[in-house]
Amino acid sequence: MLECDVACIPEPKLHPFDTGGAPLEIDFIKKLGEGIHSHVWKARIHGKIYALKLAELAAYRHGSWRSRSLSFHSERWRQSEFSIISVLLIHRARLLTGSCPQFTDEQDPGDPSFREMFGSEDARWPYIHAFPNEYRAFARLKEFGQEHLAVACYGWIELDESHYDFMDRHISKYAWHRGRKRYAIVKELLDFGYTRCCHEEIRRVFASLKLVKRTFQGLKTMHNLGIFVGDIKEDNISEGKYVDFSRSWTAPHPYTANPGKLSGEGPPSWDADNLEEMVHGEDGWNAFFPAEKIWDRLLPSLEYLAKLRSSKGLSEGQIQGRCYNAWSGHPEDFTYQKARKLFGQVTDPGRKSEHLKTTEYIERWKCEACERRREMQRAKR
Ligand SMILES: Nc1ncnc2c1ncn2[C@@H]1O[C@H](COP(=O)(O)OP(=O)(O)OP(=O)(O)O)[C@@H](O)[C@H]1O
Repeated sequence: MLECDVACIPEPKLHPFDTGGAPLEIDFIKKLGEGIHSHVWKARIHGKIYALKLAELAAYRHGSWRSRSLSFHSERWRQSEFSIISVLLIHRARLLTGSCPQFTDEQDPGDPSFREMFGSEDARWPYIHAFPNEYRAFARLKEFGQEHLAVACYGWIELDESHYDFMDRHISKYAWHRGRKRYAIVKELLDFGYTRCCHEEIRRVFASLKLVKRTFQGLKTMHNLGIFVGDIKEDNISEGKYVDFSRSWTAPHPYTANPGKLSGEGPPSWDADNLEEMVHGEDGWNAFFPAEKIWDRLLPSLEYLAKLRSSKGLSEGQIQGRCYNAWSGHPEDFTYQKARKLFGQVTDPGRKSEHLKTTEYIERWKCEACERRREMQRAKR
């Protein structure tokens, strides 16, 4: 059975929700919404109201990989995306058959580096699942005092048997398998009627240049911090803050660090591309508010670059290169040293670790916690 244990999630580490030492008490009030990876509930925890994001076990569910990332302009980007799609298709197939998604060596995509990097299914979980993805992104923001870029996060909680009954009753379509650990992220409740894909929302959110700048700068900062957001769209950004990190990858991460198919100009460009589509796309800002093309000045848009005198005569490939270069931060280039220079001291003064190659990183953690538990299970049998 897949080990889904918070102890197996590699650094950066998110703090658990502080209950002040008391047993965890959750009062689920109402469902706020659901996405591909999770259900979000308004909940009272120890007297205070929060948004509780309950992630499902599957990394990606059937039909889920319909993001704007699919509309990359350049062939090169499109190709680098295929290796993710093949991973996701495997998940999809497994979910359709009703089983919890698990990779085996035979079912891995034909990318040997993927198999090399991860020896076991357990080793993959912390990098492909919505819960660890959010956990690591929020932890990195906290590490460098950049929490203000995202919705407030109050840590993670582990759900217990009493919550399982509730979840089984209300969230039956999810894989809430008993016997597995289940976690949730506690977030600030956005109480302004957060809605999906609503043009009024776009207008409201992007109505001021300040917010536009914040959204744009926020993404650049996150890239410098080694966070690739992965799912940028208007309904995942609220008041210039990033709300959803289910699909994020935080360095060191095999997908960003592996010099294989996904490296190079991949992930950060996808974020840029998605952000750009929020503006230039069919449903984007500029389509609705053509008189206010403020985003053109902020984003490394192809259209805008092509209009610049210096860009005349450049091929699309060259323009793409310029577009990409406009993004100073690259998640795969993250090192603690670099990030410290940009953002100051890490909040945990005890931290010593510098940039580690992903393989070293995985080697370091995959063993201990999981091995110990497996040994205990073997001993029990
Ligand atoms: N902090 C919050 N406060 C209020 N409502 C929220 C909050 N976070 C999420 N929601 C609601 O829950 C829905 C699902 O949340 P979220 O987008 O984080 O889930 P997801 O499974 O990662 O989604 P996606 O399909 O975009 O990957 C949102 O569309 C929104 O309606």
